Amino acid sequence: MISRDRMAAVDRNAAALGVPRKQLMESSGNAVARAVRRGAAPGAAVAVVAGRGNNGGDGLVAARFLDDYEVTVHLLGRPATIRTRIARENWDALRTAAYDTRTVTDSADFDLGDPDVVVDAMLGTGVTGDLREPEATAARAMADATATVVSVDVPSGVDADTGEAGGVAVDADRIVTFHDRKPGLDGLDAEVTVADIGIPAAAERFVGPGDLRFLDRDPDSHKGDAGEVLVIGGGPYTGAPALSGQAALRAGADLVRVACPSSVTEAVQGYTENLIVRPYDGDRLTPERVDDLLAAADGHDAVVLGPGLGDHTRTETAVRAFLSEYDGVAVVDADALAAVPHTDTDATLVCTPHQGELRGMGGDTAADWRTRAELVAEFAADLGHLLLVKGPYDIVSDGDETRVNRTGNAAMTVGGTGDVLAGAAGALSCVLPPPQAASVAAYATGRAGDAAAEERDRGLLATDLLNRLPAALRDRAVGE
Ligand SMILES: NC(=O)C1=CN([C@@H]2O[C@H](COP(=O)(O)OP(=O)(O)OC[C@H]3O[C@@H](n4cnc5c(N)ncnc54)[C@H](O)[C@@H]3O)[C@@H](O)[C@H]2O)[C@@H](O)CC1
Ligand SMILES: [K+]
Repeated sequence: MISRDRMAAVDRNAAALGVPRKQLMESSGNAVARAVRRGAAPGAAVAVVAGRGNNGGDGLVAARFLDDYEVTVHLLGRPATIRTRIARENWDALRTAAYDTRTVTDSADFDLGDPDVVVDAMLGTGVTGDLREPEATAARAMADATATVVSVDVPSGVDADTGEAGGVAVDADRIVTFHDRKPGLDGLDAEVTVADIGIPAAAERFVGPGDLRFLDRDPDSHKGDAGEVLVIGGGPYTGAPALSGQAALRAGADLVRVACPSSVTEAVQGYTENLIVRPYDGDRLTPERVDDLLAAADGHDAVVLGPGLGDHTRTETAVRAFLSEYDGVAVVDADALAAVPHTDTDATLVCTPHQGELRGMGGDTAADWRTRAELVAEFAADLGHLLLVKGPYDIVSDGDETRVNRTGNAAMTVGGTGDVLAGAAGALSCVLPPPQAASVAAYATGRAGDAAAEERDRGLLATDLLNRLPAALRDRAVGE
């Protein structure tokens, strides 16, 4: 089962893997033509009713695969208003090759004729609201006809996610949907075929640019909408909380506060004036601080717990006390990870161990990434928390769904890149569900590291990633 948003992300990832939409459209149209063939012998009359989006494009391709039928193509609207380049190219191909094509610019002129089969390629996953004209008139004509109605992807007018239809919608006899079932098709009284259109499994498994589309920020948002992050870190290490905090800002958080021992205040403050520092007395985190930290955490959308805390036993006790009371979202990194397997918590955790830390938590690892992915999934299920296990291929799993990230490079083994990743994951956890936040954080941090390595090679520093994060979180869209 795949939602509309996830399908769009997978489609974009497929393009990045070298399988562009136009190729998928060719397979989609071919699959629709095969469904027509199953119900009617060559020579039968087929009416393809095409909208101006990519659903229409699929229908236009289908017409080409039905040369031995008597095919009429109705385009709903003027050709100049076809919305995508690939749909327009397929329309032009039909025109140039002298297919029987008609354009419907006024619903009053729509004449479906008396076909044996109707291909409903008006609207697919792009539908919003009730069918407008001339789609509504065409849908009524399909309902009145005796023809078998084959809907492309989803019956036009039906919401692919919910199955809801406002006003008129097409009542399909058969549906040819692509790649995977759409949740909204379940309650419909139609025969559903899922057609494999050649999307590589890698487009779902590997995090790609399509995953960035979930980040599109509402232009009306105001301060606070993109999240406030509290970094709890510092002690023996001073740079770590500053790196995480800056990464959270660069990954889009509106406000980042760093709670740290007063011994490291100056060091943290020294990195940037954009971080708000909330110091507590002492030189490391101890259990007496936990009540104040819980109160502070309350006002934040996510906490990043761990960077630079060190591994003192009193600190571990404090981390356990914090987690057993906290019930929000926390990215847990570095020395704080050791507490996780022994702590009952209502918090939603994103644990970001490297492979050594994973072993320390009781998990297992393997050199081959496929085996590692299985082991990580099993351990995440046991643990009951989301894991982002860092490595040449990062593995993200909640035990149920497992994603793999391939960005990043060997120069990123330098100290501090993990702090950057944790901070980015914290910021993204404010706006995305944890599995997506972790996947996108790993992808963008690796991508920032790849951009930095182009200039810095093996001399790359964790700080080189920071100002490259914003671009790494943006889809370059064309040309990938
Ligand atoms: N991976 C994918 O996502 C693939 C998608 N393909 C096809 O592309 C379709 C989605 O294409 P699009 O995103 O272009 O969207 P559609 O073709 O479903 O809709 C196109 C346009 O119709 C207009 N519209 C929306 N609601 C309307 C309404 N109520 N009445 C009248 N017009 C309305 C909108 O301007 C919308 O952009 C899928 O359903 C599928 O058929 C396939 O070609 C191949 C792969
Ligand atoms: K359709």
